[in-house]
Parts: sequence; structure tokens; C-alpha cells
Amino acid sequence: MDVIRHCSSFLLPSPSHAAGTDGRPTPAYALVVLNQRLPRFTPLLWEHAQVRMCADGGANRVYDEMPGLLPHEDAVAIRNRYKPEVIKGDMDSIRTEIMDFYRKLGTKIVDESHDQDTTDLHKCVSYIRDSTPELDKSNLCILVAGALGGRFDHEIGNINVLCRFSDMRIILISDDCLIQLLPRTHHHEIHILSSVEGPHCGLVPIGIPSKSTTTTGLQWDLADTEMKFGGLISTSNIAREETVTVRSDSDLLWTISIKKP
Ligand SMILES: Nc1ncnc2c1ncn2[C@@H]1O[C@H](COP(=O)(O)OP(=O)(O)OP(=O)(O)O)[C@@H](O)[C@H]1O
Ligand SMILES: Cc1ncc(C[n+]2csc(CCO)c2C)c(N)n1
Repeated sequence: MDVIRHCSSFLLPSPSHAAGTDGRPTPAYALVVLNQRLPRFTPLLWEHAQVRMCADGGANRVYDEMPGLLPHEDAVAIRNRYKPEVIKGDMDSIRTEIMDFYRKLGTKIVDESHDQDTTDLHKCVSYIRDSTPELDKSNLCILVAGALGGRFDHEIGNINVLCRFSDMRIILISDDCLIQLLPRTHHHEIHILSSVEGPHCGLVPIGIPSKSTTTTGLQWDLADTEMKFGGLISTSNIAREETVTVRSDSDLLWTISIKKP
């Protein structure tokens, strides 16, 4: 079975640091900003990304909160510089003046108010998959800012997007942690960047129980272990080694804490 290697180098500041540790190419990143308080490192994610989108009310957040994250720069200049390429959603949360502001700057607005069966994050991921020919999909990683904390129905809806697009690399990010899906179709090698993440982590079966999961590099490793809701799931685990490996017969969520500055 093929191995997928994971590394949170998008949390590191400079492109040279972010270029990977072993000569492998850095992924191409797309950023989706949701309607939640912006994580403090959103400007960094923005710089790493080749395409930046806002999900509906996420555009309010970029307009309102980006200047506060870059307090030494002029707010007007910040708002003009941090311009999403696309705003997509059912448009019931974005304020009219924000939509007008970004439209005038050239942002593409995609109104899908007719679709009340998929979330705005789902709509944005579909757009990135289907309407961004400039992005190299073989090496694409979608970073989602503001996906956690707040309303639980939104959080679980965001996690469901990981499952609905299980063949895409999508990472949900908050100030405190990140979450991604480890599909059962691959073995996984997770490079831990201990300067910015860990040690607290978790592995959780999603959808169906796992009959067998095996890991290395954790304080409480699993050895052909069963995991299920209502039984054992791995929370409050600790990443002990620079590389954590995971193999499982079912899709798992991997989560790791993000260090405070
Ligand atoms: N409190 C939250 N926690 C996590 N994600 C959120 C939260 N609020 C919004 N989001 C995410 O941001 C996206 C856009 O938010 P927005 O408020 O525009 O959604 P919405 O469609 O108006 O939701 P609703 O109608 O249920 O309030 C949502 O689809 C969701 O992915
Ligand atoms: C069974 C079921 N539950 C909830 C919704 C509502 N809903 C789900 S996604 C969405 C769009 C949010 O921007 C809305 C309103 C539905 N359609 N079907």
C-alpha cells in the first residue's frame, strides 16, 4: 500500500523553512476562510496559498479581523491586499457592503443560494476541485481557517466535508489544533514539527469502527487495536517521535495541538 507523507510546514513562516525536509516538493495550497474568528496565523496561511477563497460570511472576517492580526500596517492597505479570489456560498451571512467592496476589487462572487443542502465549506471545496485548472491537483492541500470552535453543528459539518471529499487533502485549522482525515486506502507517515505543533494528539475512527489500527511514534501506540465510539478511541495521546506512522482498516481523523506563540 502506498504511503502518504504529511507535514504541517504551512505553519512555518518562510518559504525556505516550508520547502520540506527531504527535498520533496511542497504541496500547492488553497485556503478557505470560514465565518469564525480568524486563527492568529491566517496571514501566514494566506501567503502560502495559491488560491484564497471565503465561504460566505468568511469574507466579513477577512475584512473585519485581518487588520487586527497585522496591527503595524495600515488597515486600508491590508484590506486591499488581502483580497480573496473567490467568495462562494449561500450568501446569507456576508454583509452587502463587504460583497460590494470585494466585487469592486475584482473578486469573483459565486452565489449558490439555491442549494440549501450543502454547507458553504462544501461549496468551496467543490469549487477548488472543479474550477481551478491552474492548481496542480496531484499535489494540492486545502487549508481551512476557522473550522473549529463555536457551533457544534458547524464543526461536525466541517468534519463531514473531510469525509465527503476523502480523496482530497483537507486540513481544518483553529488557533488550538488541526484535524485531517487519514484515508484507509493508504499508510500514513506524519512528520511532527515540534516547534509549532504537538505533543497532544488523537486518532479517532470516523464513520465506522476500526477493527485494526497500528501506530508508531506515540506514547500510547496502537498495535492491531480495535477503536470505536462507545469503546476505545485514542484521545489525549502524545506524539513522542519526530515521525508518527499510522495504518488502519478504516478512515481515521488525526488531530494534533498547535503550540501557542
Ligand atoms: N461557529 C462555527 N464553527 C465552525 N465553523 C463555522 C462556524 N460558523 C461558520 N462556520 C463555517 O463557515 C461557513 C460559512 O459560515 P456562514 O455563517 O456563512 O454559514 P451559514 O450557511 O450562514 O450557516 P447557518 O445558516 O447555519 O448559520 C459555514 O459553512 C461553516 O463551514
Ligand atoms: C436533512 C437536512 N438538514 C438540514 C438542512 C439544512 N441545511 C444543510 S446545509 C445548509 C446550507 C447552509 O449554508 C442548510 C440550510 C438540510 N438541507 N437537510
